[in-house]
Amino acid sequence: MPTTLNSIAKQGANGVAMMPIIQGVGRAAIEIAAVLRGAVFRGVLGGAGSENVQGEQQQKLDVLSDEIFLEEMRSTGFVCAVGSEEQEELLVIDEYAHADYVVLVDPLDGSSNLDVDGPVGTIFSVVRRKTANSDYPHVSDTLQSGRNVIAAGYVLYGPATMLVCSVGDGVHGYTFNPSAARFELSHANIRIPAKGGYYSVNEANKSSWLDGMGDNLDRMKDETGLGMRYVGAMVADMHRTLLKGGVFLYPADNKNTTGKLRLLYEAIPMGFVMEQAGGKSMSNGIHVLDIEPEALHQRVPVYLGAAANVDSLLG
Ligand SMILES: O=P(O)(O)OC[C@H]1O[C@](O)(COP(=O)(O)O)[C@@H](O)[C@@H]1O
Ligand SMILES: [Mg+2]
Ligand SMILES: [Mg+2]
Repeated sequence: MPTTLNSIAKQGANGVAMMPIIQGVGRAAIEIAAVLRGAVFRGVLGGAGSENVQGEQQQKLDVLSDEIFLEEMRSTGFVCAVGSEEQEELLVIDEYAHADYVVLVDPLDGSSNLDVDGPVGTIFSVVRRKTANSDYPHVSDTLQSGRNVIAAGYVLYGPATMLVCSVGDGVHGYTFNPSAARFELSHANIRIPAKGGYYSVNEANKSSWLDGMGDNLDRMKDETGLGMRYVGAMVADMHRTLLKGGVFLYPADNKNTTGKLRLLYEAIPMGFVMEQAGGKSMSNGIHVLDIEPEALHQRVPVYLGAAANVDSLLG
């Protein structure tokens, strides 16, 4: 009998509490994967004609994925609010405003890959609200460091749909089995290889990187001899780094002077997963998980991977 997503309940102290939310993420993933597969026929590829709070053009699929994810979080009954990359304000789930948990989400990561049928993903994390359950949830409930994350993970919509997550007791990967219409445990206890793998970065930006990162990268390449792979969707680049080893980075540059990747929707959840898999996640001279967030849509430089490679890059 294959182990299904319910086995999350057996993992560590937070498994039982996180089960309904992770199951909700699984349902959202199945729906989003179906929408992605049929997108060209339903006319939902292309721009939505709107901008998100970050001033980026929203794709129709960004908007649809956001709606699907929010509905599935609502249906769990355990989530009082969702902070989404696609929403300017924190979305409070009125009927469950007293619930314990806040979820942060990048509903569709790597959406520039959509037009070329490239891989995309969903990234999420869960924290316990800071304010009392009798209070209406507030944005301050979301501004918590990665040390307070209870569960985090990502879905990769590739040749197969995979949900990789951690409830603070290691990292486990579940692959959607279309014949059984459910996620089944396929990658138990993922650990990032200490050696080997690839470096993964948009090297075209190298001349505009800040903090001397171009020289650092050259030194790391000399020291490690790693080859390069880059998809341009953080979920896909993170997944390969996790399974094959190496390092993923998105430094600050002249255009994105504080970094491009979102602290709450991308850096913290991926940092949590990377550290749970035995790797290291750094930002500006600080562990990603130690950053105290100041704003919902804050951006930071990100360096994730096997500890020796991250140290070689930043050392
Ligand atoms: O195209 P670039 O500048 O290399 O940026 C790629 C990065 O931007 C992102 O696409 C941003 O994610 P969104 O698609 O969710 O905005 C990351 O997935 C990826 O790591
Ligand atoms: Mg993203
Ligand atoms: Mg996105």
